[in-house]
Amino acid sequence: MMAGPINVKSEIGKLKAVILKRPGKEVENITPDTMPRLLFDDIPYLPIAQKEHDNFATVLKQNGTEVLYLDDLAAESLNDAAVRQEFLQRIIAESGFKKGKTAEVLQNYLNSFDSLTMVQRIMEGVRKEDIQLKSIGLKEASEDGDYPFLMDPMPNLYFTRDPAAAIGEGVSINRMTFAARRRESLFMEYIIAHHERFANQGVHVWRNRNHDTRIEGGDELVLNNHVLAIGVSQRTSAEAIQDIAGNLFKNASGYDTVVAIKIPHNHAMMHLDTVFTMINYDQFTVHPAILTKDGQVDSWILHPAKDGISIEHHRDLKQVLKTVLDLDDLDLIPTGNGDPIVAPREQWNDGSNTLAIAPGEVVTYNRNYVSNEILRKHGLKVHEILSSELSRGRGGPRCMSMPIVREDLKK
Ligand SMILES: NC(=O)NCCC[C@H](N)C(=O)O
Repeated sequence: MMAGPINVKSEIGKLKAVILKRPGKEVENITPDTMPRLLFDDIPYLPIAQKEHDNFATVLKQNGTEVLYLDDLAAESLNDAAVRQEFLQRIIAESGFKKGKTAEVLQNYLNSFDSLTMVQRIMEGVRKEDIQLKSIGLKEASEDGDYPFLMDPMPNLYFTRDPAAAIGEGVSINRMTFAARRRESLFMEYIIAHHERFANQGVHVWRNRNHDTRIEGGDELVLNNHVLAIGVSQRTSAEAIQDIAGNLFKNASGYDTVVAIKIPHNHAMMHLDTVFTMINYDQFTVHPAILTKDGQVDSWILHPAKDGISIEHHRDLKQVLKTVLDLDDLDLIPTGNGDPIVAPREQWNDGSNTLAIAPGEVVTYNRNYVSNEILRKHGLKVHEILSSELSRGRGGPRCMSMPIVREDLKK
């Protein structure tokens, strides 16, 4: 059977198609004042960040992956004039201008561009000086007069993993935690609904973005064709996990098991995939700081039950994974070889955030040389990519990619 436009039934099946976003001007629209709010720890040097990102895309292409870009897909979703206007209205409203003169002027300004330029202008941010606004409303006048942006830049877009996640033959389109990233998932909503590659092709939306409870793709790990792991984290709430589990269980998704894993709520470990990834049938990276000395972490296994969902509490991560994946043994590979200095240093620059492109074959940042060495010692094939500037946004190869097609695993 031909795979549909979305087919992700594992974390490790050969990666056939992926959505990336090349960092653009939005990254240069970060300032020291806005850095914390925009979820950056420093300002990347854009030309180098772009070179590094192009190196990432080249490695994927050389290994047989089709690379699609978010801005191209978003622009191609807006061919219909009515859809384009509706999208513009919604993104402007979500940027704080539901109606009124400013909303109108922004709409006219953005409408003056072709769709790709328009999408890129939205992503980069729109400054007050960009538009001809003769009189401003009380809202804008009473807010910070010195703040240059009407529509904020979206510098986190190059982490395409988070606003949406492919699960089986469908997607979750995510309600993001922080305002800095909340608009990002609107692009994916339009791509899935209106791009010819996805629209009317039977792509399920397991959960849409119209929720108060929060979930982000960095927490959503597809362990196989019926088991997911989802982080209970700074970015993903327990309520959202229970909600998406319920939808998957009742909608013939193929998924009957969700393992919710509780991780610390902090900036270095904001998603499960910053501390734990699956890289082979029986191999995982894990940052030692999420486990007690004897390998314990709070986790819950959710299954469909007659009266809804059954929830079992467990503590032993290795045992939980062996049970749900039906394995006799598995290899948990510690970030930075578990060294008390190297592990947190390399995790900070995404040493645990490994992207599998085939079983036992991964893409990692070159700066995490201790973690890379230990992966090789454990038999993994490691493709290193350049990482000086990309890593300043606190995300690695898994965060920077949204797989949409992986080959199904044979076993
Ligand atoms: N999956 C991931 O862990 N993505 C990294 C996101 C980094 C971004 N600066 C954020 O804080 O959301």
